[in-house]
Amino acid sequence: MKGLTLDRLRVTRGDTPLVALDLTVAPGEVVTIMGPSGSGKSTALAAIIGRLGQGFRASGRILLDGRDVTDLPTRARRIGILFQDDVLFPHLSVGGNLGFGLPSSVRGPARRARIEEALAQADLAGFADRDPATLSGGQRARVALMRTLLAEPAALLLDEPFGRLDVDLRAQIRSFVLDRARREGLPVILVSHDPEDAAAAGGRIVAPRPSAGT
Ligand SMILES: Nc1ncnc2c1ncn2[C@@H]1O[C@H](COP(=O)(O)OP(=O)(O)OP(=O)(O)O)[C@@H](O)[C@H]1O
Repeated sequence: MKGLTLDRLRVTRGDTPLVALDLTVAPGEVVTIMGPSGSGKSTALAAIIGRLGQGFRASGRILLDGRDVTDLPTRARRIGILFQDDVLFPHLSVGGNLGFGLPSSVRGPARRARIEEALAQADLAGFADRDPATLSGGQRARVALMRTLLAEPAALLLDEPFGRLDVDLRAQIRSFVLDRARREGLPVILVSHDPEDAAAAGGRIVAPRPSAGT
């Protein structure tokens, strides 16, 4: 089946249940996981990418386009994730940062071409040699997204990626990210505690576990 399936995904810490999710996110669909602080939203995403910290226990299966990725290491899962504090590497140019997302099999002129293409798509043509410190918050957010997409993920997770932006920019970046993901036909899970994000995503809204409320 196409899309991202969480098949009885459960995460506990000690005796505390944190995550209970059963859902399939179709290609191009956005599902929002909403809940108060500490309700397990980030834990759910950590489980999906295979980066749970010590003391957490997970069960269930994670399927991506029918592939069971549950036991694969993070990179091999091909799940892209964008965080609120997604910082660009300060010692690399904007182009260098984007190159970091590209598979190492893309070499030479093809590499440069892919980076230029990504910059153009993010309305940042000509920015390849810029120092990330000279970019605006919105420009940095777009570079971070393109870096994630250049890795050609089969699904995209968004962990409150718009949190730090001011209201106008927030709406603008949110639609840029969501439009882009829809156009690429990626299943998307958006984590947020902001009903406005959920409304803008326009899809299903779920809690990290049934009792965690929305
Ligand atoms: N490393 C850790 N050690 C101990 N407890 C942790 C750790 N990480 C998370 N927790 C606990 O697990 C629970 C879920 O945390 P999580 O970060 O998933 O919540 P969240 O819904 O993403 O919160 P927020 O909206 O504040 O980011 C919380 O009770 C938190 O205190």
